[in-house]
Amino acid sequence: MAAQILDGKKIAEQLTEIVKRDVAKFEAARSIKPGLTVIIVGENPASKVYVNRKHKACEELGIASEVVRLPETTSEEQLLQEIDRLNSDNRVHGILVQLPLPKHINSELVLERISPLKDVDGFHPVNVGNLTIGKEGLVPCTPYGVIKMLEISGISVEGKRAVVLGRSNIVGKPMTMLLMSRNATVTVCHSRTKDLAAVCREGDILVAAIGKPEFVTKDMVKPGAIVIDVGINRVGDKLVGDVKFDEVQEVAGYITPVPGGVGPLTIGMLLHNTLKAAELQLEK
Ligand SMILES: Nc1nc(=O)c2c([nH]1)NC[C@@H]1CN(c3ccc(C(=O)N[C@@H](CCC(=O)O)C(=O)O)cc3)C=[N+]21
Repeated sequence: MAAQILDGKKIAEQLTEIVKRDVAKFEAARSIKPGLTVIIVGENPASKVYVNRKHKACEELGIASEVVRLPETTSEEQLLQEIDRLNSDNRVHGILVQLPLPKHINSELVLERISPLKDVDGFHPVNVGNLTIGKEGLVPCTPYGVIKMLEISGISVEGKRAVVLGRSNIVGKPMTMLLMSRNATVTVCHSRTKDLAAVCREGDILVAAIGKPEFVTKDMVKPGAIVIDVGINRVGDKLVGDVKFDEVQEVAGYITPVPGGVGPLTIGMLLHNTLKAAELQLEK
């Protein structure tokens, strides 16, 4: 039996409808339009495509969107000044600095400069802490998108054994927190895990976020498991995930494709976070 495919594009459309309605409600009640500013430094072609996609999604939802394009040669100090300016601009509710940044800029310093209330990526240590202790805050878009995808598809994680493959700050760690808070039993494994295949095979849910093209093979998947592929790897001119889709879909119960899986949900959650940020700022 082949796996059921979780269609990220379709599910993202449902999410977009929900966020669109929430934005309209907010605007009617507050007479304020939520605003997102994306800063992009340099000329990474993949980043440009992604930033344009976000911009379009904002326009569709009634979110004011601005893109600040800075040259590759921008100094760290100039970038920090730009963030300070946006932090104190009350029309800007969300700030996102597109990663990766040029090598001469310290990303950690930059991400920590963004006001935690405007940090729509959820990367600021204050938001990381809030997620860890279960306090309301801004949650990283990609793992949050995975949770929304499961929710909208009617798949419960409660009581299930979830295996997160990868321990990054952007996906693996926040994914672990989100699954744990929803009562899954979570195992985190990574490149140094012994008997990695056996550990992965324990997962009723397997989230692949290791950043290695087609790393997860069918022997690593429990029959009937829910396989979520967070990987976005460019191989030649093709986009492939962290899962060897063709063979894993033979054993999985559900599987997300790449492209058309988790990616579209990530953008949906960014828009949700922009609205959430606007709400948080009005509370203060
Ligand atoms: N500060 C920051 N925040 C980010 O969230 C961030 C970032 N920097 N830098 C780059 C990565 C990458 N990322 C993607 C999100 C959605 C898709 C997406 O929508 N993918 C579609 C289309 C892919 C395609 O065709 O190119 C899909 O998977 O179907 C891709 C990539 C967010 N990132």
